[in-house]
Amino acid sequence: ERNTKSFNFAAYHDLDTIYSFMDTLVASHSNLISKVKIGSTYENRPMYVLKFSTGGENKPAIWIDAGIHAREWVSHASAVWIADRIATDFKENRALARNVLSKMDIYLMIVANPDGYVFSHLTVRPFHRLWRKSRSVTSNPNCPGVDLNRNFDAEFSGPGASDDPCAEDYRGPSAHSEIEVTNIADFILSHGNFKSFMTLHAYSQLLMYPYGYTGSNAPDQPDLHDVATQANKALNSWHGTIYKVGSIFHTIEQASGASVDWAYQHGIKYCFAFELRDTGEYGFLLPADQIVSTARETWFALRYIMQYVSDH
Ligand SMILES: O=C(CO)C[C@@H](Cc1ccccc1)C(=O)O
Ligand SMILES: [Zn+2]
Repeated sequence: ERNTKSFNFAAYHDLDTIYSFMDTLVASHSNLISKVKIGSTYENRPMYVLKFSTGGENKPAIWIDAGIHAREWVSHASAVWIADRIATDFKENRALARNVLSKMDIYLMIVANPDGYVFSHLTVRPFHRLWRKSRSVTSNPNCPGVDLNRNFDAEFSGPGASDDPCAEDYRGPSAHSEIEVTNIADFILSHGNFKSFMTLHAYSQLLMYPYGYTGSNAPDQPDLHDVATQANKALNSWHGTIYKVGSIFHTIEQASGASVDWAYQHGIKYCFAFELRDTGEYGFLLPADQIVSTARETWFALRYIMQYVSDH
């Protein structure tokens, strides 16, 4: 279709449908959006980032990814809605366009773990709607897959990850052993001008910042806490959804090898991780009729953070 007006944002879609949505969005906003292939997955699927740019060379940039964990479907669905919202706000010359996009580029990765996402959509045996990890072969033939959010070179193999391939938080044999992780890390390092790194997960309703690997405060903890608190106010103002704010370690759990800690340790100050709806009533199986309201409230938190980053 010519544009995304007929796209059903209030439904979960498979990988092919998300990828064709991306192409439609790029085609109908070619002055702003381009699709960048940053590499391929273990099973040789392309990994795409949507680049939102008003031009210029290597402008300071903001990274947002979703779906590093396959089963967290509301994160991919929210990223789809957010991609369309950025395009619409720009087209209608709203604040975001004039402020953020005049000074910065936005890179949005809707599906950070394509192989896992496809596997979680299988409707025949061995269907695995609750699959979390990648789909790479491990040392245990019965237990494929690495937790990509434990494979980054940030206190890799420290407490908060497992060396058991059958564990949900299996970190992999070595830091950046997973091609999906090297694709993301290499892209960010070669770009070299990211000011913010944000990652969408589900569920628990949390807005978090580094560190995950330790309970010690990050050097920028006061700033990060303030920004997260204000962003949370923006989020809450739409549908009254209550999030908790804090460091990953103190809010959800100790986690080593996480993307957010890696980005922060590589000089990106404004690093945040979102745990979207809900708090356990439906969990990973959040009904599709909550996608749009989840995406909208998340958008207002992200927009606040992007505005803040572009002003500081
Ligand atoms: O997937 C999770 C369920 O969404 C929780 C996340 C919590 C987390 C998020 C960001 C960085 C480190 C840990 C995880 O274990 O990686
Ligand atoms: Zn997750």
